[in-house]
Amino acid sequence: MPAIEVKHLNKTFRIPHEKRTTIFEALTGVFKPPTYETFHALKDINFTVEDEEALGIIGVNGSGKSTLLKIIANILPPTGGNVNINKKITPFLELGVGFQPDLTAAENIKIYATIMGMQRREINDKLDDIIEFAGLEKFRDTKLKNFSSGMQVRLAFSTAIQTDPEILLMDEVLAVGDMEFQQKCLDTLSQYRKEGVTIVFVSHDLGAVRRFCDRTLLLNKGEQVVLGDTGEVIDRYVYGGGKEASSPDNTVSENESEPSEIEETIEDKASRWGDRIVEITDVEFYDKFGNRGSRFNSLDPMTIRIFYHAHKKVSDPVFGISLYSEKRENLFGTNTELKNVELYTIEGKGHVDLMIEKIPMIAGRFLLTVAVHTRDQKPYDWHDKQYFFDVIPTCRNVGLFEVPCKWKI
Ligand SMILES: Nc1ncnc2c1ncn2[C@@H]1O[C@H](COP(=O)(O)OP(=O)(O)OP(=O)(O)O)[C@@H](O)[C@H]1O
Repeated sequence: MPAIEVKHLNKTFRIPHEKRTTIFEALTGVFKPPTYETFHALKDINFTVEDEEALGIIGVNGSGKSTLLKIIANILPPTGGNVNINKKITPFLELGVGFQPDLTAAENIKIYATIMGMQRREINDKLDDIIEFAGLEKFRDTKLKNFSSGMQVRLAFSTAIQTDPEILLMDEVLAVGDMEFQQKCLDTLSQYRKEGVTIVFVSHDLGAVRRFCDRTLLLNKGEQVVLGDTGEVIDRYVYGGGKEASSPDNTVSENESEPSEIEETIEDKASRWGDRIVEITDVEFYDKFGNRGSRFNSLDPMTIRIFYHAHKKVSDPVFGISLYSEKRENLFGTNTELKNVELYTIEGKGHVDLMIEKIPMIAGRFLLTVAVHTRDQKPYDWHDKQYFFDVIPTCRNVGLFEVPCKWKI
């Protein structure tokens, strides 16, 4: 039996149309019934989470992730459809709700742990561990009103993890705290995974989603875009394009000019998707002197130039790349939207450059996916791992990447 079943889930919010801000408006409007607008936050969402599975939920701001998690946690009622939960659920949502500002950290932990279902003795035994995990030893007897919001969430998270969850719902907790605390949260998540806890994990941190989640659900404007293998969803739908990618074809467009030497030699002519309203016509690599090539020194600058042809006026296109090792492990991905670069409107032929300040890879062959898509992740043109370049070592370190570091003795 799956741990969670979500069937035909819908959620609408009623948003009041007019706001009476003056006394006159309030008096004259008193007999007018208020009008509402209906906002569809979730539209026909269907999925199951299997026992011991970790499911990621991703999507841009406002796509409905938190609303979905709150309905699963029974904090919000659905407007339509239903959710079946077949195990004990522990939501790490709205962490710290119920904290009392005039009580100390230790006192708040006791109350909060009681709300989370822990026994008094268990709480007393674990109190020191909770405070230590939160890194708040010095603030044990400080009143909560003197805590920053980050400190409060750390305290709530540290308390909440002491419970014994079977299903864990986590909403963006990793955005809280410093690097060290985030690492502790990730370690806790790994531990839960090992113990077979079923996890639903909402995050903007795609690296963490990739590490922890077997499958991932992508939402957009309240709709379920795709649910599938995490790597596939992130590579193909976030960096690469979308599902309405039409039928995949393995051909290279007819009007594409002579294939570059890089394309020519690549053995695996991988997939290409998209309606090609904006077409990627070529990809070229340049070294620090502006020479085109396919072999680069490690730690040198490099530019990836993507040539396109927009067959009509297109607003807000997003260009993206994904880098892979020769073994096809995804190493890095980015796009113009993630880097807050607006292209506004494009038409006709042009190019965009991705400038790499220092190639961090030490040595080897690297594959590249290049894509152009809409902000809604519908692909115009997606070239999956169709390009490659080689990196030549310039240092004596070993491994895949140069990590900036120093020895101190
Ligand atoms: N109580 C509410 N009343 C009206 N609209 C709401 C309410 N809660 C959420 N919404 C709207 O529903 C949409 C989805 O919100 P939600 O918080 O679920 O998105 P999200 O994907 O979690 O976003 P983010 O990544 O920014 O947290 C948003 O447009 C939001 O404004």
